[in-house]
Amino acid sequence: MPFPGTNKTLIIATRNKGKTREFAALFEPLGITVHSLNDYPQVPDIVEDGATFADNAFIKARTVSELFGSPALADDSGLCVDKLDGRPGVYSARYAGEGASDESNNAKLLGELNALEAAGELQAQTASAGGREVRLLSGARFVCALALCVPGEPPVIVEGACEGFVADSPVGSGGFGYDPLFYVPAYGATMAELPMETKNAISHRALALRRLRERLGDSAAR
Ligand SMILES: O=c1nc[nH]c2c1ncn2[C@H]1C[C@H](O)[C@@H](COP(=O)(O)OP(=O)(O)OP(=O)(O)O)O1
Ligand SMILES: [Mg+2]
Repeated sequence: MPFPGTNKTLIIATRNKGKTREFAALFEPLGITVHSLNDYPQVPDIVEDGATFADNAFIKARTVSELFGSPALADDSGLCVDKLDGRPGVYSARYAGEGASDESNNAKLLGELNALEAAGELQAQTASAGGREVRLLSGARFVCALALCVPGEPPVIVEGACEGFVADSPVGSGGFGYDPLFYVPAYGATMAELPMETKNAISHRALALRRLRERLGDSAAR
């Protein structure tokens, strides 16, 4: 089955501009133009009260698919930090409070990890990023659940993850969210230093999309 929306448009149930840019690039080779909820200001905010990334992705995709009577894709994603027992996880967007900025979420993350280090509960490793030394405070992974809802069909929900470390200070200006703090060992760089095409080859979001295309039986995904 070709991806629903092939040769036309697909609604992504997100207001996140960083995600929208990445999906635009990921879907472009498939001949699909993406529209985000920023193109539809009349759509109300969707309450993301699920317990898991998959639950929240499904809530967003189902709501928008029902509103439009059309296929809708949603992404629920976040950062799971080992030394914080997987937090902030599904609370990543509102870690520093409802409506928090990326900067305040990053500052809160560093505050928590610095406190653990001061208490002797973690040992940092050193690495180099952006031409300087950074200290890696904890292992972490980005996780992305994607839910695709097509009217009259069962939903398809998949997940992807990308492993890395949390650096002790932000490096790089690309990407969004926690990218400046997320060190990717294979590249010796933070996610925010990588060009979007590299991020889109290795990210949690890219891996989840590959799995979604496999589940749809899209041979181009393999
Ligand atoms: O590739 C990523 N690089 C850096 N940070 C990331 C990434 N992927 C997710 N994140 C962070 C951003 C936000 O703090 C949370 C997502 O929260 P999440 O609710 O899924 O998205 P959101 O509220 O920004 O937009 P929306 O719900 O409209 O899709 O995880
Ligand atoms: Mg959200």
